[in-house]
Amino acid sequence: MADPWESTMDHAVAIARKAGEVVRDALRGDRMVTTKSSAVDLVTQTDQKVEQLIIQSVKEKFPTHRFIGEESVAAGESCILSDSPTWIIDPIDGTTNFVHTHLTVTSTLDLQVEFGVVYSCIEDKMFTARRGRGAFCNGEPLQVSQQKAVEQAIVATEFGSDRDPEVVDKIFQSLRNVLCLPVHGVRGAGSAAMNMCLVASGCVEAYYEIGVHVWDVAAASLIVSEAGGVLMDVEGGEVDLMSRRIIAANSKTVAERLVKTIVAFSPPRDDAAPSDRCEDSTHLSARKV
Ligand SMILES: O=P(O)(O)O[C@H]1[C@H](O)[C@@H](O)[C@@H](O)[C@@H](O)[C@@H]1O
Ligand SMILES: [Mg+2]
Ligand SMILES: [Mg+2]
Repeated sequence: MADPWESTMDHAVAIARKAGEVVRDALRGDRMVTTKSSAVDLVTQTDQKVEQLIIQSVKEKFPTHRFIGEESVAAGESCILSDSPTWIIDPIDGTTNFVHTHLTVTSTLDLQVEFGVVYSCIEDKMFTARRGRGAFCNGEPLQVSQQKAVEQAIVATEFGSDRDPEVVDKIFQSLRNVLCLPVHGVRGAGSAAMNMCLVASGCVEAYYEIGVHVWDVAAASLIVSEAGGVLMDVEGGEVDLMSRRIIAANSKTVAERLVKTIVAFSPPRDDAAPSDRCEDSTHLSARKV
């Protein structure tokens, strides 16, 4: 049966590839860095340029579609899912890697519940998933790991950008608990979306994070699910993409072990009123890197 969203997803893949070209070009030049919710929550002009490139390109073809973009929300736009087709965009997932010219940098585009696209532009790996039609990397099917014993797993996570000591303590308590399960190892790509694509690819068995945002995980969530993986809230139950808490695992067994291990807390939700979000968008003076 013809897929009504096929041409839209093709456009998403094409604009993700174009975004990757812009990111690769920017890596060869200077990057002006400012900060958002904390001194280590970095953003560059390239993040903002790529997000506008994606949004303008989609608006021209699909004028009724809505958007949730990381940098638009940081500039004060709402982060509310509507009944209209809504694109959830992270122009650069792994901005810290980008600023430090580290490797993994992705751009993510998600059209809520229909398809997800994550492009890792340095590796030239295009991860895609269409609801009910599987997940792929450069056209090759993806399948999560079959390892169900968490003691023989690799788990991915990130430390986020909140440096409140009480929050850091909870993050470290979870990390300690996970390490002492024990697990074979803990890894972090510096990009939530890349960590989740590693789960979908069967490279690591699970990823979890508290403090992540809806734009970090929306596209990769569908890729994990379509690769046979499981999404869960850190306290069990269905994941809520606006809650800033997620477990993406190869199986319910591994996800439930992590639920029992993680020290849960609840950051301000992404769809909370702007005044209730921790992001105060304090733009400290720009610096060139
Ligand atoms: O690079 P970003 O789009 O800001 O996303 C990062 C985030 O900055 C970091 O704090 C962690 O949450 C990572 O998992 C995100 O990919
Ligand atoms: Mg991100
Ligand atoms: Mg980003």
